[in-house]
Amino acid sequence: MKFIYGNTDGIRKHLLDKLSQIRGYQFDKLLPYEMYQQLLSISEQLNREIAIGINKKGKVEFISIGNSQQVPVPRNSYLIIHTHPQATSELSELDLSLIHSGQTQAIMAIGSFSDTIQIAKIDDSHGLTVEKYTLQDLAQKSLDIIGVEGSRKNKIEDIDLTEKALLIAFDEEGALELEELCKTAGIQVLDCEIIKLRKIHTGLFVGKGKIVEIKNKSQVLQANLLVFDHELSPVQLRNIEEITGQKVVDRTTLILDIFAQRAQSREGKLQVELAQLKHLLPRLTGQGNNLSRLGGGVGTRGPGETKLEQDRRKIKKKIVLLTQELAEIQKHRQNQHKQRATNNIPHICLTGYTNAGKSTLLNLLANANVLAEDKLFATLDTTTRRLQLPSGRWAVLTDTVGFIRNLPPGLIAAFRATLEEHLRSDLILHVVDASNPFARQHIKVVEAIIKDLNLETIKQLIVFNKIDLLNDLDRLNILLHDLPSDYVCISALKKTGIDELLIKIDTILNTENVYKDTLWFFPYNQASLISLIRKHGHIVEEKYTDSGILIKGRVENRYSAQLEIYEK
Ligand SMILES: Nc1nc2c(ncn2[C@@H]2O[C@H](COP(=O)(O)OP(=O)(O)OP(=O)(O)O)[C@@H](O)[C@H]2O)c(=O)[nH]1
Ligand SMILES: [Mg+2]
Repeated sequence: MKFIYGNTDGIRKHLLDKLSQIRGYQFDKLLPYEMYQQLLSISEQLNREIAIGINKKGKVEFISIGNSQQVPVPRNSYLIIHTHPQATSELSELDLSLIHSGQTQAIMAIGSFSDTIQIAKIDDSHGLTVEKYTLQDLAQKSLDIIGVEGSRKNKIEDIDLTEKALLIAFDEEGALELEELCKTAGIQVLDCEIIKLRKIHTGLFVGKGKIVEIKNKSQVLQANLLVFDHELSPVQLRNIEEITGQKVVDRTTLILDIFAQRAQSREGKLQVELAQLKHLLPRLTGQGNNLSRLGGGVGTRGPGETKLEQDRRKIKKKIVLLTQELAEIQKHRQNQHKQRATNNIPHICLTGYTNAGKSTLLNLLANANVLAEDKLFATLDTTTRRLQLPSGRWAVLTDTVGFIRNLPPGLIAAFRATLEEHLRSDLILHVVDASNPFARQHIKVVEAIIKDLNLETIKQLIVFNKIDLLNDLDRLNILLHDLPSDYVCISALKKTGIDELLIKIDTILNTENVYKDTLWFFPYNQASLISLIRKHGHIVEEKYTDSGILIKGRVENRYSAQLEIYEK
């Protein structure tokens, strides 16, 4: 029988090794301190929940890896210990439902934010009791306190863990995109219902009648999950779950989960964690146990009302810490960036909608080895490579995270600094999947984000990719109609149009970055401008006169206008 369950995609080998080591662990006490530390540390590094199942003799029977909000439980156990990264140890209704359904005799949650731990277990009269222990108690008490095995009502072996979803979208484009997102998140899509929204219902998002239809349809399909292609308020989410009896996930949570699973670098992980905490914070307000969910698997955490204020303070504190740590990393990167600027190597940035083919193009142009796959958000971390242009000149090429319409605002905010810094380059290569029926809308989404970052003045080249898939030239003509910037058509997969692309890049960079030999005269009160020339060009001669400084040198074209009035 399998030992590690759940999605192990993207988990680094050393963490997987650590998880495998837990297999041989013998629990002589309820929760030895080293095990507490080990589980919480792995879970926090992954930003995903982890559950382990233990038998009466203290042997670990399975490990299961979930996402940031829940973890599936594959088979029944004597004791389930699971983590709540970035949350408290409070057990949710859903956690307790595992005891009611007989999947475990006892359950315990280890959260990042609490010092006491709750254990729920079946008591002598087959009712349920919840006890609180300190870590010290748990490290000393024996497993026997859980009671005799077998008081479980029924046994369920190997439960089906697949999430089978009915999708609810509001237009054709959203439906296709949501399906792709689900595929990326490992959710099986049973069907998609497209609802024409006339007005938003405050309590249910769509009208009551529609929710009942959705409930019936999901029962017929035997779905265990409803995915909405829109952000839902905490109240809407709860109401829909109550009426349908199904677990509900909204678009924002889905995207945040994919990001949490895919982030690899320290910076990427911190950014996602920050976005998740910011998303969670308003959802804690007055929610109490209602945050917990119905359905299978160990569920979302439900911080109790009394601890709410404390949790909120802890989360806020963590947000401040994460923001500081990110600022440090970004400062370090900016220094590298500056160094590059002084080396006069032009910087090109690949951007575009997710799945457009950016990583495939980077791999082709710069012989890199970046993961390119037919999934959304394959790339979350930026990769930079050197590239030689046909003129012999070197440039630096950076791959970045792809965009999608209605990206959760928290995520844009979290990635803003990184994006802005990378996109503030000498040339933006905007890669578009020309074969996608919604390519024009995709271009608009990306342009809106570039504008939002105040970067629209940077030179852009639109790269229509995947033209190998396009046999209808009329479609291409529609795409090319009234384009705001220059373009090329390529196929990164079939390697066509690449020479033309490189020549275009070379031409744009050469006209953009030409250095102009100039003679300036700066009065002493403007002497600080000389440092600009030093930074973005170089000084050949410097002469101090009675009334000012005479400088002979060259500066990048983009700064020459600013210095024009001092030209001689
Ligand atoms: N047919 C065809 N497929 C391509 C082409 N370029 C890329 N692909 C495929 O498109 C899929 C997505 O490619 P990626 O390079 O991962 O796309 P990306 O823009 O980096 O995506 P994100 O990292 O998610 O933003 C992969 O399955 C590629 O093999 C092309 O020119 N033609
Ligand atoms: Mg990519």
